[in-house]
Amino acid sequence: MSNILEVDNLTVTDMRDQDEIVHHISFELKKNSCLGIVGESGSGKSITAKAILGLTNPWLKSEGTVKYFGKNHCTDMLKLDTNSLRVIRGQHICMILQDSMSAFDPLEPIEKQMGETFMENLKVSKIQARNMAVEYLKLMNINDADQVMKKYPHQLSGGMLQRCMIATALAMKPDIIIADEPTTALDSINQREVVGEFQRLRELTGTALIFISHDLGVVQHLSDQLLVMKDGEGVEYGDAKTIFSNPQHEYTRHLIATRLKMSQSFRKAMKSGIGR
Ligand SMILES: Nc1ncnc2c1ncn2[C@@H]1O[C@H](COP(=O)(O)OP(=O)(O)OP(=O)(O)O)[C@@H](O)[C@H]1O
Repeated sequence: MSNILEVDNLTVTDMRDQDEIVHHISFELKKNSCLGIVGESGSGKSITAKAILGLTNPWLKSEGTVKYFGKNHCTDMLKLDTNSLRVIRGQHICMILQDSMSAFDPLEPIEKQMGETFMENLKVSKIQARNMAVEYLKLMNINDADQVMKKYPHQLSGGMLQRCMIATALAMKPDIIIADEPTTALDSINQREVVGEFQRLRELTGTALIFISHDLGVVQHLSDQLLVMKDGEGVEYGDAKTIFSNPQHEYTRHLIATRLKMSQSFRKAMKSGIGR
């Protein structure tokens, strides 16, 4: 399978004090595959994801290359201007953030926000956009989608908002979804459902996934490839199954020993098939 993204030697520096936050990270994302990125808090996972999409603060400088292989063209994301980046972010590479509240405008109901995203990026009519919103919310197991869509963000729980955000991204059928801690606000049963949706989406559309998480159980379940980060460095990278069964780096061994235990409830839910 060919690559949809190639990150080579990505370095992110805080220009205010010349502090290098991400050091020479390289990885590839194959079409229709999932790359998991794991590492403790502050290891640079989010900054790496944001750098790929040009979403870092202006004082952060990204260097290296981030090649995105779209239909019939290859683009270095780090060389694009703001408008071109916005088009790619709207239509081809979607990011799902850990803080779902910040992804929505507090002053507009969910229906309007999802609808406008679809109308703007997919050029569909208002009615089509509304139908899409209902369809994808239902796909995320929100059965009272009509009611949920009428609500303002503050009227919904973090978990429900997270599902609205994921539904919006799924509906765009992008080439790549970068999901940064997308299941953090969910309990283990809902995590199972959301993880199932990601899998289904990949099967249906071939969307590739970069899945960033503290939760090694979720990552182990989803990932084909794995990147382990520590202090802004990639300490281990390769086939996920191989790394989980035979970690080479001491830090990976430590993560697997300590973090996998913490995801036992998720693994139990996956095994029992609750919520299916
Ligand atoms: N906007 C910013 N400006 C400067 N430094 C930042 C900025 N955001 C994060 N950092 C620093 O970059 C490093 C990596 O942060 P990052 O958020 O990427 O870690 P992470 O692995 O995603 O952590 P978490 O799992 O808690 O989200 C940290 O030392 C952090 O303090």
